[in-house]
Amino acid sequence: MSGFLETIVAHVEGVVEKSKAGVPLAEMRRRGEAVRVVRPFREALEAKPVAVIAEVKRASPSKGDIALDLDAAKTARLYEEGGAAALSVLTEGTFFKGSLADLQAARATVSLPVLRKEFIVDPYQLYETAAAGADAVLLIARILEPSQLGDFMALASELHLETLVEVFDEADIDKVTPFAPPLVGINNRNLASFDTDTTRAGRLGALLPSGTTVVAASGIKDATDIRRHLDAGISSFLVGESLVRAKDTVGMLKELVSSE
Ligand SMILES: O=P(O)(O)OC[C@@H](O)[C@@H](O)c1c[nH]c2ccccc12
Repeated sequence: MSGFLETIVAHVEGVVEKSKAGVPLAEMRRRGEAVRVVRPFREALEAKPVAVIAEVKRASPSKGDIALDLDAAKTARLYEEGGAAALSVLTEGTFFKGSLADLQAARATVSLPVLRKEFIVDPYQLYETAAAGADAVLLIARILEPSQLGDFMALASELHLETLVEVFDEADIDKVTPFAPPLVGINNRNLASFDTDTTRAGRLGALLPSGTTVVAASGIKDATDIRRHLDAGISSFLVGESLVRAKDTVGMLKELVSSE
């Protein structure tokens, strides 16, 4: 781990300790284990020829403020109207200015499955994710030890949370392969340096076992980007900034999902 990842992981660990002081683990566990109705996430991606996971993103460490006054519920409605297959909501508060309240507001407004986009480093956060009503959660391979990855995937599954396991390079792919994750995101952006290369997911996707649902993430802005990934056999996409910045969000999404 290096650069920004080290900074944010240290920060998030502190946030988790404070959260545990507010709602103790046993109580969060009780809330997370409560029976809840989930929306199938991977299935929603597989159901579309071009599946876009549209992201609610107010800010990022690489781009700074993107849309601080964004209304999560209103944005979610536009994403659904534009034909998104699912939503992603950034919940990290300091660097991305998101929240679990954003996630809950977005999910309550639409019928799409919702991914919690967070830096998960502690099992507590998985109970919290379930308690907040998310359908899926991101696990970033780079910030987890192999044993943690396995444990977190197992716990998520107990909590009826699907996992999107995110990789960036061959070393990450080697790390996750023993756990056979059904849903893998390939980040076109290096989270340590923020360099973005939209040919990366296409190249690395070929290294994953067939049958894996592969999601290309980051830097996707138009039909040309979508087509490049489709040619490489990837048909699911995670798109944030370009949708949040679009003047006509619905029109842009419609264009992305109808790319061939
Ligand atoms: O805004 P973009 O370039 O479309 O990217 C969206 C998404 O891929 C990005 O937010 C992301 C991918 N993996 C992450 C891990 C943590 C935080 C954020 C991310």
